[in-house]
Amino acid sequence: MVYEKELLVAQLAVQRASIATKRVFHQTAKGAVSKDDKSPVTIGDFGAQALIIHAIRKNFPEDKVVGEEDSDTLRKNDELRQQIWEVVQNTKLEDAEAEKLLGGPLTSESEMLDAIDYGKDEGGGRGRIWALDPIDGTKGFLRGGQYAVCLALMVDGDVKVGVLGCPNLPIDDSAPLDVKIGENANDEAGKGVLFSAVLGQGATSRPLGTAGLQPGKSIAMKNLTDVSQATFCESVEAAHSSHGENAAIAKKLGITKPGVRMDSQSKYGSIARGAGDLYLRLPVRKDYQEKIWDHAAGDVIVREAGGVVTDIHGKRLDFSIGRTLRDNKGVVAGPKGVHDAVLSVVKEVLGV
Ligand SMILES: Nc1ncnc2c1ncn2[C@@H]1O[C@H](COP(=O)(O)O)[C@@H](OP(=O)(O)O)[C@H]1O
Ligand SMILES: [Mg+2]
Ligand SMILES: [Mg+2]
Ligand SMILES: [Mg+2]
Repeated sequence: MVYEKELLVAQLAVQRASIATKRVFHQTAKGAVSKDDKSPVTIGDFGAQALIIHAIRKNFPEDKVVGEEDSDTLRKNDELRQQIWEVVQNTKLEDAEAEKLLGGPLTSESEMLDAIDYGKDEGGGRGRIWALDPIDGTKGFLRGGQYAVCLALMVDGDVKVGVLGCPNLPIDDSAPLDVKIGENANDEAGKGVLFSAVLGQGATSRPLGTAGLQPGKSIAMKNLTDVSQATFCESVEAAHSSHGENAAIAKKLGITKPGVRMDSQSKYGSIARGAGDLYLRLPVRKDYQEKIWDHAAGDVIVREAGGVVTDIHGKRLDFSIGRTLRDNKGVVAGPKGVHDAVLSVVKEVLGV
C-alpha cells in the first residue's frame, strides 16, 4: 500500500515521543520556559521533537521537516538541555524490532540539538515535508489537560499521512466526550489513543501504549443529519478561539448540549471517532496566522473519517504556502451532512 512505511514510522515515532512526554507530564518540574511570543515550551516539547526528527532522518534522509520548536534557547541553557537529554536518552519502545525501525537512539547532546533544528524548514508546495508539533496544547500539558503529539507528511503541499498521539484521551472510541479540564484528563488505565490516516485509505485508532506494530481499527464521524443534536468542541484558551462567537453559533443552530473545551488536536481526533461532532476555531486576533503543524494531521484524519474541514470562508486549509496557513482564517470541521449548514451560520455570525 502507498505510504505504508511512512505511516508505520510516523506511528512508532509518535508512540515513542509520547512515552517521553508522559514521563515529563508526571514530573512536577516540566522545565517550562517562555518563548518570544510568550507561549510556553517544556522538556517534553523539545524531547519529543528531537526523538521524532531523528526517526524521520534515519528512515527518510531526503525529507524536510517543519517543526514548531528550535534549539536556540537550549544552546544557552545547560541545565534545561541536560534535562531534555536525560529524557531523550532514556526513552525507548519496548518492542526491540520497532525501536530498531526508528533507527536506534540519539548518541549525543549535539546530535539532539541538530535534530531539533532540522525542523526549521520553511515548508511550501514542493516535495516531501513533515509537519511536526511535538506537543500541541502545551498549556493543556502544563495544566494537566489534553495534549497531542502530532505528525503529518505532506507531498507537494497535500497532506498524505497524519498521526496524532493523545495520551490523555480514552482508548475507547465510544467513550463520551466529557473531558473536564483538571479532572479526567490523565493517562491512567484506559487512556492513550493513537489516531492515524492515510489519504484515500481511511482513518483508524488504536491504543497508544501497547500497540507496537499492530494495526488499528477503523473510525468514522457520526453520521449526523440534524445539526441541533451536535456536540461541538472548542479550545480551552479563549485567546485561541472565540468562546462567545462559538456559543452564538451553537445557539443559532439550535444546539442545546454544552460545548466541550479541550486543548490540542485531540479535538480533531475526538470528532473523527464520533465522540463529538463539530470543531469550531474562530479567530480572535484577526492578524493571527494558524500554523500548519496545529492542523495537518487533524485535517487528514477528520477528512478520512468522513468529515469536512474548511476555514470560516469555506476554503480547504492550504498547507502548501509555508509554515503558516496564511491564506486561511479559523477552522470549521464537521460531518459532511451538516458542514454546509454550520458554515452558513458561522458566516452570518461573523459577518464574513
Ligand atoms: N492567538 C492564537 N490564535 C489561535 N491559535 C493560537 C494562538 N496563539 C497560539 N495558538 C496556537 O494554539 C495551539 C493550541 O491550540 P488549542 O487551543 O486548540 O489547544 C498552540 O499550539 P502549541 O500548544 O503547540 O503551541 C498554538 O500554536
Ligand atoms: Mg507552542
Ligand atoms: Mg500546537
Ligand atoms: Mg506545540
